[in-house]
Amino acid sequence: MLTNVEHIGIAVRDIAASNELFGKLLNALPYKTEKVESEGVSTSFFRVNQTKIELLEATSPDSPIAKFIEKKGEGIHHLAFEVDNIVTEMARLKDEGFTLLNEIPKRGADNKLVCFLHPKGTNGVLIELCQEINE
Ligand SMILES: CC[C@H](C(=O)O)C(=O)SCCNC(=O)CCNC(=O)[C@H](O)C(C)(C)COP(=O)(O)OP(=O)(O)OC[C@H]1O[C@@H](n2cnc3c(N)ncnc32)[C@H](O)[C@@H]1OP(=O)(O)O
Ligand SMILES: [Co+2]
Repeated sequence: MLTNVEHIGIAVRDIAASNELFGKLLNALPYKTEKVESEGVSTSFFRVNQTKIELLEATSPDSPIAKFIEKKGEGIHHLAFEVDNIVTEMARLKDEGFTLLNEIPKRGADNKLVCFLHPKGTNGVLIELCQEINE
């Protein structure tokens, strides 16, 4: 079950400058900055009531963010939904014909297990599923 929009991912060239910009826009400081080497990203998270904004900067030229910005420029990169059980949801979505970009949940940022769906099968929107990791 998808329970809510967990975060909106925004690809940026310079996360320090974008932290300042979104800090002014949201009148807030990021509550977390985190590098996810496995994804080739540096992230910062802002909370906007129940929703979050995730800024993403590439840490390497082959990062998905670098490729995205090269092709499309800065902007909304993905929409992340919170799920109660990521394994169940992945199986349901696979049955429904969506293309999973990872067959096994992987460690994401902000203490989550994540899975991505190919945008080709979701009207051009990269979708991320997130389940909170209860340590
Ligand atoms: C996990 C840490 C953090 C978190 O919240 O926990 C994150 O969110 S990390 C976010 C970065 N990681 C990812 O995005 C992983 C999933 N993404 C991928 O596997 C790739 O980026 C993929 C498969 C979406 C595209 O990779 P590919 O090598 O195929 O790049 P292309 O440029 O050839 O793209 C193919 C095709 O897809 C379109 N595309 C690419 N990215 C996006 C996007 N973000 N939204 C919408 N569409 C996208 C691209 O334009 C190409 O379309 P075409 O019509 O062929 O030009
Ligand atoms: Co994300």
